[in-house]
Amino acid sequence: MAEKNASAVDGAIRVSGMQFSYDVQDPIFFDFNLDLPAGSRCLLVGANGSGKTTLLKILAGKHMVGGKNVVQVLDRSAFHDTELVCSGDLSYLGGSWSKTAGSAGDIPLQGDFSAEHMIFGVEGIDPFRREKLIDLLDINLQWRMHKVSDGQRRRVQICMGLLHPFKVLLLDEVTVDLDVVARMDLLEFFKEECEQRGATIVYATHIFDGLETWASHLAYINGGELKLSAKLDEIKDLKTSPNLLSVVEAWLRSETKVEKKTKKKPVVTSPFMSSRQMAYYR
Ligand SMILES: Nc1ncnc2c1ncn2[C@@H]1O[C@H](COP(=O)(O)OP(=O)(O)OP(=O)(O)O)[C@@H](O)[C@H]1O
Repeated sequence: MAEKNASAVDGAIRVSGMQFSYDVQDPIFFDFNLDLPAGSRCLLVGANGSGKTTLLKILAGKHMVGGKNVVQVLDRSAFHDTELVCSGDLSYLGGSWSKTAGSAGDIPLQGDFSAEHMIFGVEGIDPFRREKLIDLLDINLQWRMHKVSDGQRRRVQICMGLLHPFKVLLLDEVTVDLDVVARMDLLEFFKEECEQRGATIVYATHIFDGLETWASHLAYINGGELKLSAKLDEIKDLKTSPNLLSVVEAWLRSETKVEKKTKKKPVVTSPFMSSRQMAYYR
């Protein structure tokens, strides 16, 4: 019997009927569904605050959602099956290496480590893959992590996140500090990983340069609602527009207009607000 072609058949990511809220009264996701096949490179787009980071963190198993079948990555529960992350099958690259220190906000990590110390400190790594990544990201192993630039620190962070041959990779705007050469080389590396190993990538970004030919799928969310999830070559708007940037720009502009039109007065629930009931006590 012919071997099953993982990249063509299997679902790598399945979200069904997900609900999630930071604040009980105001859920971000309500009955949210998403399906992505193995081998896909999906762009996750949406306005600021639409829920991209939250979704990626949920997929990465960082936020608990109820029910083991609701958020499945590689047919396992993203939150409950910790082996997914420990094995390196599921990798999340987001935020930056910093810590939040009270009123000082986010400050870069202060430890004096070399890039070599960090990268070679990870055990069980294929030396060829490690060399390839160091070369690709043009990392100087002598860099001291507390003295490098944001982009240099980011390169080491990305390298660390890619050392294990992931099956599912979640990227949250990590290429933003990279120069154009590093960004294009990295995107090419990601494409190879998907085509050669059937890996799946979800990439949330606001920078669309060069992504028309890179992505295979696109998911667009607005206020936590999935507005569109499709193969890139099946999206009608892309056939009539010069590029992805203008399509996404048009979507976001129209949603801003609709929001302005439909904006209702906020419901104030303060206990100090006067109400009809209170009138009885006056
Ligand atoms: N830790 C948190 N506690 C409470 N609310 C949060 C928290 N993190 C995010 N939110 C809210 O959830 C919503 C979605 O935020 P999220 O960071 O997922 O958006 P995003 O699409 O990634 O935005 P951006 O493009 O600006 O990165 C926002 O309204 C935000 O205020």
